[in-house]
Amino acid sequence: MPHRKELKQEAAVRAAALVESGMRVGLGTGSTAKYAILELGRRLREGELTDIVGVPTSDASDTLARAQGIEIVELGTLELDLAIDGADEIDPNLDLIKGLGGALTREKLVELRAKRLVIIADDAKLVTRLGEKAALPIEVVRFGFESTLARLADLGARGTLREQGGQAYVTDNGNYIFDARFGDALPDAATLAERLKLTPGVVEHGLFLGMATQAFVASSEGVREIPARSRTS
Ligand SMILES: O=C(CO)[C@H](O)[C@H](O)COP(=O)(O)O
Repeated sequence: MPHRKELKQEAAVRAAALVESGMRVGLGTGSTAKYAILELGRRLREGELTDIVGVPTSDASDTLARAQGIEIVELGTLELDLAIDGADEIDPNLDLIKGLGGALTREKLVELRAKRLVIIADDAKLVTRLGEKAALPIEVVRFGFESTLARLADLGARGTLREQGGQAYVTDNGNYIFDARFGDALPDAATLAERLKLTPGVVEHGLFLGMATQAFVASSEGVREIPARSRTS
């Protein structure tokens, strides 16, 4: 039976095969997206691809992509042909929870500018309802974060401020992340997403609704393509 690492790699290679010469590509973050960046590097080195530019969604992906010889440009107002990224949960509509890797804000900014958002994952990420397994990451500004967390508690969020090495985890944007649970699953993801956007102190949340256009999900039976559907945001 293939190891989870190999499954991630298989899904990533399928997504990277969609990239054509001259494309502008959003580069995701995390252990699965890493394989897509490595595969793009391989394709460039072996002459299968030329003239692509990448917009990374984190400092880590920026560093990795540059090391792979991918030309990096700033997002600005660019329209991207394609973005490839992992996810923490994928529901049957291809709605997602993202942000366990801490890059949710830049991921959303980059991926909203992409004509196609291709999600790559192993089958452990599939859920019936969002919030079944993963906490919902919510990026909050550091200033007065205790008050922001109190507002989130009023919305029904229970959870923890993310830590790393005994310290509060700080995102590439200099903010904190609150990993929130709302009972056994999210009651109504669309309404929750709106409420979170209206909460002072919240920078961004990890609900990516109506954004993914396609997913490659790897399991021991191979890679399943969940077909493209029109995006709503
Ligand atoms: O949203 C993300 C980072 O902010 C990642 O895409 C998500 O956490 C999945 O990561 P991995 O591929 O390592 O499981």
